Amino acid sequence: MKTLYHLRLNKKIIRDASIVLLPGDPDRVPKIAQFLDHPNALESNREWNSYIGELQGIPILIVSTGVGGPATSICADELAQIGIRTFIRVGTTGAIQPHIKVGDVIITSASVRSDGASKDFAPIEYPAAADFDVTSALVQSAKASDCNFHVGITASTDTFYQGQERYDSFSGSVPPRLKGSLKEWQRLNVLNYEMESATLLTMCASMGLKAGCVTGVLVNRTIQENIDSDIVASVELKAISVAVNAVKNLIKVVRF
Ligand SMILES: O=P(O)(O)O[C@H]1O[C@H](CO)[C@@H](O)[C@H]1O
Ligand SMILES: O=c1cc[nH]c(=O)[nH]1
Repeated sequence: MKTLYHLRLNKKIIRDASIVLLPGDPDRVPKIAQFLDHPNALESNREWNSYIGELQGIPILIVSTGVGGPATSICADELAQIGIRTFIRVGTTGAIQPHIKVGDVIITSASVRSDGASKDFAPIEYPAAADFDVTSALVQSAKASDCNFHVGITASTDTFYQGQERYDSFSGSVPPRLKGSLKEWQRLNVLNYEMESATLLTMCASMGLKAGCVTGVLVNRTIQENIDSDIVASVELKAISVAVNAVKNLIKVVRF
């Protein structure tokens, strides 16, 4: 049986699971696992940390993607090789619209492809669109929660500072082509910035796999650039709760 080079998983270890929850942060994996029945740690290699558990008797895998498109593409490709067909990113984000508050949850309907990795899967004209069933399940879950949530377009970048037009970096500047980009995405009704969805959604849509993305808002960029570390855990929990309940909704409509 093939064991994956990076993730060190195989079909047997993941108990033929076909759905995965994908946080960026490896430390978020055990936090998500607490919400599953019979959680067990699997492997940890580089940024890819994995756990397995169950919901309603169905095996559910959790694997961290690490930050950004390249690591995400390795993670999602290897998971597809061993039978994963539904991918839900559970992340954190910075909002760029004034009406979105810290602690709100954003469900991505599609992403702006400001990454590099997605270009290795499909030409730039191809949309980084989320799967309808996954997105519907996330929306249903968010509606049933006490979270304030938004559904819309996400800008997905390769860099946290320059690509998201932050000036609190080492150089304190962004290249001329990125100056004013935050304002432009605002004008185009983009809701938020993060760093994995463009790669994940493009690769999954283009290969006939189902993917969606839910993120918790850590900062509103119309107010400040920096993130207050003390709110991260509670914001993460909101995105986790929406994602886990979405899996329960999905189990009713998709055969796993
Ligand atoms: O919290 P995660 O899921 O890692 O998501 C966001 O946080 C990281 C940047 O701090 C990037 O990975 C970005 O997409
Ligand atoms: O502003 C933010 C917050 C979290 N993740 C990002 O990529 N950007």
